[in-house]
Amino acid sequence: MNLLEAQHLTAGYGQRSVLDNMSFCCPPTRFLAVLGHNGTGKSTFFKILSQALSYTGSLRLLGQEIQKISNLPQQVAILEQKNNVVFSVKVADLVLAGAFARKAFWEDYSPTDHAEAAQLLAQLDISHLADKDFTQLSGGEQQMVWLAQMMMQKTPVCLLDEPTQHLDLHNRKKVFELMRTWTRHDKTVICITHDIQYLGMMEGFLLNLSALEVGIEPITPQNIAKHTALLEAINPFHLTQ
Ligand SMILES: Nc1ncnc2c1ncn2[C@@H]1O[C@H](COP(=O)(O)OP(=O)(O)OP(=O)(O)O)[C@@H](O)[C@H]1O
Repeated sequence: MNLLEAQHLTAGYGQRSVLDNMSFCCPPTRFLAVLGHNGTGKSTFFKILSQALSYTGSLRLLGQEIQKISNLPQQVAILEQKNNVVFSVKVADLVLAGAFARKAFWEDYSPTDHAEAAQLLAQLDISHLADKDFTQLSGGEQQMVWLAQMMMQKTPVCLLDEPTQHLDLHNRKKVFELMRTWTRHDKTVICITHDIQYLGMMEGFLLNLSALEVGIEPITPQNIAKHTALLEAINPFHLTQ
């Protein structure tokens, strides 16, 4: 089944259309990278995919019209660009909370859930943070905790908005390795990223919202080079506005 199909997709804020009459089709794949200059509408696109922003036209995810999906939290996990926690919370508890969406409302976290959360912290090399107050971690440490929470959700689809922000080079590479592992275990990943240099590790497709002819292209060395050049140049929409 096609991963995404957009037809005349239009959305924005008030009178302003940020995404304007976009049509494209992403064939069956486990990975799609969403690229584009700052302000081209990548996060806006994710707001649509996460039902946080209404749209006109059509956007289908794995055959389902986004506005009509009734159980989105069970199907799609979302790592947003700006995640804030304003209260003290233990890292292990925040990761455990990832299991919330797949529990009945009366169900408590089981010993298995606790063991899984601990295992995920270990997998991400952040077990030493388990008992720490999340609000006192560095930006990069917090980002790794959000990734562990996302894994805890166990949804078939993951949306990640710049998951490598704040991360050092070691963890950047690790996040791409992690996403590659997920895709090989049947998860579908749609990822906004400025780290185009890591896409060579991935099999899938890319969508560059800065390209004047927006379309889906396979991730190949040639396309990575082409889109790196496009993204290193000035945003073409600035020249037409
Ligand atoms: N809540 C909002 N209200 C009004 N305008 C907004 C809102 N959120 C975003 N915008 C505008 O929409 C445009 C696209 O923003 P968006 O956050 O989708 O860009 P982006 O491609 O994700 O950028 P970046 O790479 O900087 O994260 C920007 O011009 C932004 O100012």
